[in-house]
Amino acid sequence: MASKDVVRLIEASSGVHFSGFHLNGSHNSEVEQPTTSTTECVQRQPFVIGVAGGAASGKTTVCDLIIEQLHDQRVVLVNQDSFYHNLSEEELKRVQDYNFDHPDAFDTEKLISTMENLKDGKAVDIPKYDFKSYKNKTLQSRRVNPSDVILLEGILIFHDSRVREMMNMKIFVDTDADVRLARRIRRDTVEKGRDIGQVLDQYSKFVKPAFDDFILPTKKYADIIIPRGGDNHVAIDLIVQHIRTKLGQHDLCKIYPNLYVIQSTFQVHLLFIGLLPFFQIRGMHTLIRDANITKHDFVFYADRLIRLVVEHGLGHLPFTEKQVTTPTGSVYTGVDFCKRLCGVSVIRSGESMENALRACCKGIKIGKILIHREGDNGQQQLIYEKLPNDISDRHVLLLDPILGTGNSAVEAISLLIRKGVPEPNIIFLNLISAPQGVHVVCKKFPRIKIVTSEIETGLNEEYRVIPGMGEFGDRYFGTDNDDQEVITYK
Ligand SMILES: Nc1ncnc2c1ncn2[C@@H]1O[C@H](COP(=O)(O)OP(=O)(O)O)[C@@H](O)[C@H]1O
Ligand SMILES: Nc1ccn([C@@H]2O[C@H](COP(=O)(O)O)[C@@H](O)[C@H]2O)c(=O)n1
Ligand SMILES: [Mg+2]
Repeated sequence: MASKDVVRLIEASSGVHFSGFHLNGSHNSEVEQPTTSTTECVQRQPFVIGVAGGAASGKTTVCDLIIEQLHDQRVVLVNQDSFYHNLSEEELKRVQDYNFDHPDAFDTEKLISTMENLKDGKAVDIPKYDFKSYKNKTLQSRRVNPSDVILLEGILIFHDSRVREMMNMKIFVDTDADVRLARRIRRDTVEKGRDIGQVLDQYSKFVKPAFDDFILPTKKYADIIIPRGGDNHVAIDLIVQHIRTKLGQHDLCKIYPNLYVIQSTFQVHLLFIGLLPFFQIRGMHTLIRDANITKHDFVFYADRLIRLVVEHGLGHLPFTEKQVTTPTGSVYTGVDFCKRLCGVSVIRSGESMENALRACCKGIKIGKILIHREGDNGQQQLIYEKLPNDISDRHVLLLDPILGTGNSAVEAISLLIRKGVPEPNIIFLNLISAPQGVHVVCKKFPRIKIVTSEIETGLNEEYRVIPGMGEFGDRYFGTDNDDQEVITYK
């Protein structure tokens, strides 16, 4: 499909939905720039995308690519497979006669109630389906939190009109039957440990007829038809752009070239060896954002993430070329790190990042700034500062794990500039950044760098970062009045 057709189709698609980043009632404007006093509510209704297509057409692959490109959004994937009915003993004995490609094979009522809950902003438990035992493992279900975007994928998700009506965008992955069969043979023999004869029998008896009778007829409901599935990068890029527009969000990294979200950087560089680092960072976020994590685990995983952010931040410092002689007598041309640097932590949560900085930069000087927040979004007042005397000659790594409204960051950066630190010499390191804070800081100080590990959905009415991770300083330093205290002396 030509790109123009895709654009036209996606523009025609997508019913009305509410986005959380509309400012002053406007949306889809070019760049929405909040002021320091602006707040926006988080969105009320997620954007639901249905991805249908024949078995092994590439639905999961397309969803993975969309998720990967929407790295700074909360996206969840719901598979129709999770709603397969469990088989009775009798059906299990004669599993070769069971039609897994018929609409009746799915518990559509449960799928609908799950989707309704998710759309209403409730967390849901989705069972994990095991293709080997043909069972839905309710005990091993995964908890899915409400999100900005819900991707619902499966062979028959366009079959029931009630499910279709929940969708803001419908995508059909259109892949040739022979390609689907070839992929299916490989997948079912390699991943599901099935015998090739069994795979071919199932295909001719159920899979192909069900495709013709139930799946292909639903193609007409699609807003977008993607030929070649995951190989169609143009279509996927356009879909992602459209989702961003519908969410009223823009890729902040494209707006502000000095904003670095480390997981996206990782993804680009490590695409060829898979998405492991991306999922590692997501995994650490999943742990530390969980309100029920133990204190030890919170500190442990927060430290790991902080270390990653610090290492990335250091990668943005200037360096000079340096040659050394190796033990083999050869010359190695490398680089020499910038030595004129210091850290500045914003008391108190910024102090949690000092150890990681010290671990990377032996003997580094670390200054402190204490800013008082008057009310949640009120004026910020500088209470205390102790900075190296020669700070104006140094590159400064400003440490604060959370960038919310941007008010504290603006106060801290303004102080550094008053002390003579050139704007380009400031690198602001944080774990999570609300888009509002990014706009505020980047607009006021376009030449500083921000290095963060995730961009948040936004701020709530109380100016708290959403989804956020709560009061970071309290959780990290154990002052959140929770009774999990276990102290071990050695
Ligand atoms: N464009 C592609 N090129 C090669 N193999 C692919 C491509 N897309 C998917 N596959 C492989 O085909 C199989 C089915 O893809 P998947 O995305 O799981 O399809 P579906 O979810 O529609 O069943 C998987 O083993 C996947 O790795
Ligand atoms: N126990 C099962 C359950 C389902 N299938 C087949 O899976 C296909 C749907 O999954 P996709 O990821 O390919 O969309 C469908 O064709 C079922 O026949 C199965 O083989 N065993
Ligand atoms: Mg799949």
